[in-house]
Amino acid sequence: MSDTAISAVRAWEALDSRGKPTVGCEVRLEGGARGETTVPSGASTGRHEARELRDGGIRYGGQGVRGAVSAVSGELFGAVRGLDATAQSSVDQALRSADGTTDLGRLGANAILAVSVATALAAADARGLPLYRAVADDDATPLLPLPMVNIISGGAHAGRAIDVQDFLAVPVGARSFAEALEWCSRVRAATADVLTARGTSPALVADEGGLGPVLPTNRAALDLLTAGIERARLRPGDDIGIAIDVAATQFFTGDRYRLAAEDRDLTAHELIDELAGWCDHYPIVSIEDALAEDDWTGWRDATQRLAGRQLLGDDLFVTDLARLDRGVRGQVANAVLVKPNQTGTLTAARAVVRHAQDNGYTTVLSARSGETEDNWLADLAVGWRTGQIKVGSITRSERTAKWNRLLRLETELGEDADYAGATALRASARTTLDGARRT
Ligand SMILES: O=C(O)[C@@H](CO)OP(=O)(O)O
Ligand SMILES: [Mg+2]
Repeated sequence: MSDTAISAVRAWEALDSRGKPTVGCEVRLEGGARGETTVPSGASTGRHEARELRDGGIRYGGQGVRGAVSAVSGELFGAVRGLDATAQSSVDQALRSADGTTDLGRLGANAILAVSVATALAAADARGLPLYRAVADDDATPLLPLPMVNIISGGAHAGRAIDVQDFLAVPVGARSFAEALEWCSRVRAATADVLTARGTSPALVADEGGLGPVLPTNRAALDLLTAGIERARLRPGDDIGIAIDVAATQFFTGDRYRLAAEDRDLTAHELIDELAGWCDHYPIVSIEDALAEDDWTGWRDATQRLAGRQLLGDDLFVTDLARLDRGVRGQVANAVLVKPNQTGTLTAARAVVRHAQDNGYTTVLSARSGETEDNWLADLAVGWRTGQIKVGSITRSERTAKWNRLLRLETELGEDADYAGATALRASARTTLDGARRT
């Protein structure tokens, strides 16, 4: 047996940042190297995502997560025992075959991702490499990503106080990752100050640590964020752009998009008009899930009408190669959100990043709303050169675990790493910033 052969896989129930059950896992190799992870879980999940075993994510110790945990230490261990951990794609293929379903719903995508990630960490440990180096192509320069940081939350993460799920700061003018993060931290604090000055308590904090104020309209949230940027003495558009995750699947009723907070029911065409109106008035650089997950026609229209912005598919693509390829062929969207747990293995997530990069789609590596204190996502962003990363707010330790890892890597790597900065967005998105104006 070689030193990098998998010798043991253990699993246990753990908690995610919402206090809901998830899977913890350790992979050990013959030579003594090891890797350990606790996997994340989403709330605004797409219908086409790989399937977790979670009992609907409600009961700690329920059969769902228990089933996933026993799958890890039973069938999945059996499938990867003795395999070389440094051959990630063979390990991932064995995991997928052991499950045997396309959506990984028999043993659970959470069980499979846990083994996949812990294997990558164990392999890196065995090779004496940091994870970002172990997952990178041989000649690739590490790339620190442009962060997008959640400031205001609505939708499924904040009791649906507003319809749009995420309002994020994108520090397009920052010259380093550290400066980018510092600016976002200032925007977060200043936005909370604006609420306090208005007499609205900012104390309500959403699932990802974003502010969850009750506001009358989605535009009011864009106004609030813009006011926060200015109060932080930064320039909306030049220093900080705005990204939104509309998460439109969440309020699509079958034929209409229902903006409940505003009591309006819109057709896809009308929703695109609404978004175009926002783009005229606010420095919006990126729009995620502008339309619902299966509204390919609406998405195609949006891609044409909102051209120039990063149009990011999350529920639309669900980190699935075939769905991304359909988008590429049909000229739908121009960017993909990559969440490893939507697809179940690191190999599959990596293939999506490559296909996007080969076809001029930008890539944003993303955490989930139910996160853990792990920081491997930061290493994947750097090693895979995704260019952008989204991990929620800048408060709460399950988020700062990723930011802090990136801060450390930037300091450690110095000149040996690139910083993506605004170039991670399409050049055309950058130009729209100059034309953006406020009411
Ligand atoms: O929709 C999203 O992009 C994510 C993160 O904000 O949320 P969830 O993990 O709930 O899908
Ligand atoms: Mg999303």
